[in-house]
Amino acid sequence: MSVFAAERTVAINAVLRASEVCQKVFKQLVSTETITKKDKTPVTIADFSAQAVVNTILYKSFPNDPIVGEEDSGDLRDEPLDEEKLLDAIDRGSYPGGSQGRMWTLDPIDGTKGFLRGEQFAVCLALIVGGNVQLGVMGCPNLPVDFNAPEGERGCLFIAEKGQGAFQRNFSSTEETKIHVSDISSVSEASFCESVEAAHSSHDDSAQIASLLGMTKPSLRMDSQCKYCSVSRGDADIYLRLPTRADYEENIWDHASGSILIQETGGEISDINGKPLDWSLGRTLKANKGIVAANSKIHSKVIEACNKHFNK
Ligand SMILES: Nc1ncnc2c1ncn2[C@@H]1O[C@H](COP(=O)(O)OS(=O)(=O)O)[C@@H](OP(=O)(O)O)[C@H]1O
Ligand SMILES: [Mg+2]
Ligand SMILES: [Mg+2]
Ligand SMILES: [Mg+2]
Repeated sequence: MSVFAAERTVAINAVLRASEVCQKVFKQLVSTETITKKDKTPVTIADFSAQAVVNTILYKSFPNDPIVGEEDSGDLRDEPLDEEKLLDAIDRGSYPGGSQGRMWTLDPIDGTKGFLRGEQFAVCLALIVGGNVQLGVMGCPNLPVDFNAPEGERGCLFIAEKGQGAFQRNFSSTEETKIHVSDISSVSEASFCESVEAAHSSHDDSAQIASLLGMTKPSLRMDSQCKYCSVSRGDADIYLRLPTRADYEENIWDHASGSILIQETGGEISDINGKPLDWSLGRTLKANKGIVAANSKIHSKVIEACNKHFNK
């Protein structure tokens, strides 16, 4: 039985509303409204708006729940936009995270670069309780609803609750379809799903790991946590994120909803050393390096190959 039925409904509504806002902004003003953040990554008015929408909706239903959100209004305060309410809603996402109690984590637009190119991005929201991800909802406005019909309908929602399985719903309908990861057991037949940007996940290393595993299929490359969605419905077999810098710590909002989606579709997820992801340490996964997600039959083989490759 669903333990988080109310949270599920509210999260779906929030993600759908934020996804609509992103689509509207894209059509109207995306090209003129890009700001470069201190860490040199881009952020748009859509990222801020989507965070404000989700935070506002969550606050209405769960006023005591803190939020670990990617954006803060610091980058906006210099802009002509001075709506205190909007800025306050954005800053409701400044919670430092940790192991105690419940919290939401939000990436209002994951894959901002994909969003700017009109390609893949996702609105990602997850509920973490006592350091465990319990619920994940992801909106993917540009993802084809059917991998085999890339020119067909786009826009899908992915929902996963601990112990309840995971579902895809198209933006055009409320019907939910149960999804699962691919069930291949021969890793040489598998394909990777990885970042477009080699700066976020090393393509050289992944090519060498593929060759260690005898894999020959081309990688499916796309921006954002849509990668998790693709693997969770079997479009590709292995989500791979390989560290490019020793000092980079993955953010919890970049992986929380994706991780529960993988687990609830029959997959396993860990870092590249096979270590479980630790959500209890604050805003980042500071105890982990990189990410590997795949069905349980091939996950350990990928970890073995990562070990061999990185410790050679
Ligand atoms: N060096 C480095 N290594 C790993 N990850 C990084 C790095 N720098 C940034 N980021 C985060 O990557 C998020 C986007 O990841 P993607 O998988 O979509 O990357 S890519 O767009 O396909 O290149 C991106 O999320 P968004 O800012 O929400 O788009 C960042 O949080
Ligand atoms: Mg960002
Ligand atoms: Mg992100
Ligand atoms: Mg983001």
